[in-house]
Amino acid sequence: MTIRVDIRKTLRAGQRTFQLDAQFESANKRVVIYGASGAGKSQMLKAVAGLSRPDSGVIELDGRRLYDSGAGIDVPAQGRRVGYLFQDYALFPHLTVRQNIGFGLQRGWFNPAPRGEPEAVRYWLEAFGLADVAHQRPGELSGGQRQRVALARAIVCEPAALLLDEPFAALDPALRVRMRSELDALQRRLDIPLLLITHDPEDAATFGGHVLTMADGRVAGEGAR
Ligand SMILES: Nc1ncnc2c1ncn2[C@@H]1O[C@H](COP(=O)(O)OP(=O)(O)OP(=O)(O)O)[C@@H](O)[C@H]1O
Repeated sequence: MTIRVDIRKTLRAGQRTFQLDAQFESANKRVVIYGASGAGKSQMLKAVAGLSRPDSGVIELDGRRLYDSGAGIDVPAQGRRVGYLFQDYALFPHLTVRQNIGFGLQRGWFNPAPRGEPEAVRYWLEAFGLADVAHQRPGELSGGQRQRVALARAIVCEPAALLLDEPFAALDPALRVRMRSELDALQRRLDIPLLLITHDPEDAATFGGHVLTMADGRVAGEGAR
């Protein structure tokens, strides 16, 4: 993956303003952006995903210009070909596991006939050990299963990159260790580029690759501190 981010955005809430002014580039398959809570990591990641529009700047992924304020380019989120894993997974509570995964494939795929299940959904249900719970809803799953469903939903459309917002924060410590190593193995197996934001130094240690630090809205340096 080659990624180049050079964006600015002012966020206002009441009297308070937050200035995002993030610049970095990397050619690594694994990019970890490490920083304290409130550093601006989620805002930066959302801008890359197309879920939040910067005030100005440029975002490039594998040579594709996803956003360029000067040139008037702003590729919609669906067209960016990135898989996004939200901090709280953002699963649809009323949809089953297989419907949640299928949602990543095709918006509006709610009630397919059993035989109409896309091959990719079947594949990821098996690959993530979710086949037995495919008919259950997120509220009926364990934390690790929920995380796998969210990952499967992000991966099912074969994205050019996986964007992960604190992927292990919602898990208890033992599960966090296990899921971290599962994701590590998955990334190696699929060879999918990954941009992960975290405030946990263990994530930076596990995923290595190119580690950058973010503070006060800026990418302040190389390496986790
Ligand atoms: N919609 C918004 N309007 C105004 N300010 C916002 C908005 N969303 C976030 N902020 C502010 O922007 C700053 C950066 O938030 P962001 O969520 O990017 O931090 P973060 O580094 O991801 O933190 P965490 O690790 O806690 O998720 C924070 O000070 C936050 O209060």
